[in-house]
Amino acid sequence: MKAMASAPAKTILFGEHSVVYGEPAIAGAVNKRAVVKIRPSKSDKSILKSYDLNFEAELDTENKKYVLKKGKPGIIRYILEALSKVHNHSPIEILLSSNIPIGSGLGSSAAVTVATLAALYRYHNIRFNKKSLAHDAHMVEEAVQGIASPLDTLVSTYGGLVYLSRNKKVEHFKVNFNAPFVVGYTNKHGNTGKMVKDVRLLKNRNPKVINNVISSMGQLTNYAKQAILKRDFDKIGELMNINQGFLDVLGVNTFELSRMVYRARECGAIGSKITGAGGGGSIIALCPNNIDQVAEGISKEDNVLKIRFTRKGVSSRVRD
Ligand SMILES: Nc1ncnc2c1ncn2[C@@H]1O[C@H](COP(=O)(O)OP(=O)(O)O)[C@@H](O)[C@H]1O
Ligand SMILES: C[C@@](O)(CCOP(=O)(O)O)CC(=O)O
Ligand SMILES: [Mg+2]
Repeated sequence: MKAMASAPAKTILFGEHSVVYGEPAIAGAVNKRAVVKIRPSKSDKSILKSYDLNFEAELDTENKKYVLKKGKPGIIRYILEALSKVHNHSPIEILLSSNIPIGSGLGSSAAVTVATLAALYRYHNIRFNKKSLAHDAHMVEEAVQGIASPLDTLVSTYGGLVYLSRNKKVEHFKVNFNAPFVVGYTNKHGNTGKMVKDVRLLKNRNPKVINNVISSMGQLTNYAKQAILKRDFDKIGELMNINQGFLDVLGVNTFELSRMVYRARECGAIGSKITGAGGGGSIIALCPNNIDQVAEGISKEDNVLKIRFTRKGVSSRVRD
C-alpha cells in the first residue's frame, strides 16, 4: 500500500501575529505545494527523504527522535509529531517534495504537517474529514512551536481565500480575488516559533501598549474584509501599509523585509507588508497596475515568487 497527499502554501493578507491572540485574520492558499508519499520501508528502519530540501533522516518514531544523514533538521519535528499522533511505528519510507520556500512566511510547516497527516490517515485507512484534519494539524504546529494559531493549517487544509473570525469561524470569500499580488522573499529565513515567542515577551513587558496594537490589528482586518468584498484595491492597499506599521511595532520587521516593502511601493505597489511571521521571509505587495515593475524592482536584491490564489486545499489518495 502506498499513500500520498499534498497541501498548499498560504499567504496571510491581514492578521499574522494578532491571530495568535484570537484576533481575526485573512489568508489565502497559493499554488505552491508540499507533497508527502508514504510506503512500507524496504528495511526495518523508518526513513524520511527530501530531494527538494536536500535532507535525509532515519526516524525513531517511538521516541520522536531522528538521526540526520544529510541536511537541516527543522521541518522533521513537524513530521515526527504528526507520526506520533497517527502512526503505529511500523517501518515506513516518507518522501517529501515541496516547491514552497521554507522558513519564508508562506506556511511550509503547515503544508508539510497537513500533507503528512493526510497521507498517514490514508496509509492506515483511518477516516478523516477536513475539520478533523485541520484540528489535528493545528495541534501538531502548537506542539512543535509552543504557540500557534489555527490559521495556517486551516487554510492549507481547506484552500481558498479565508476569513477567520474572532470566535474561530471560517468564512470563505466568494469574490474572485485572483488579485494582482507579488510575493518577495529574502534569503534570510525566519523562524515562526521564535518570532511568536518574541512577540509574547514584548507584550508581557509592555502589556498596555501591545494589547492595544493587537486589538487595532484585529479591527483593521475587519475593515480589510469589507474592502475585499467591495474589491476596493486602494483601501486594501492602505490597510496593508498600516498593518505593516503594526508588524514593525511588534518587532518582526527586518532590514531586508523593509527593503522589499519600500521597493515595492517605490515601483508602484499600492500596499505592501510582511506576510507570515517575519524575522526574515516574505512580503506581499498589491499592485493591480504594475505587477511587472514591482517584481523587477524586488528582484534587484531579493527573490520574487509568482503566486496565484487557489481553491485547492489538501488532496490525498492511496494506491495498492
Ligand atoms: N532547509 C531546511 N530543511 C529542513 N528544515 C528547514 C530548512 N530551513 C528551515 N527549516 C525548518 O522549517 C520550519 C519552517 O517553519 P516556519 O518557521 O513555521 O516557517 P514557514 O512555515 O513559513 O515555512 C522551521 O522549523 C525551520 O527550522
Ligand atoms: C505569525 C503567525 O500568525 C503566522 C506564521 O506563519 P508562517 O509560519 O511564518 O508561515 C503565527 C500563527 O498564526 O500561528
Ligand atoms: Mg510555519
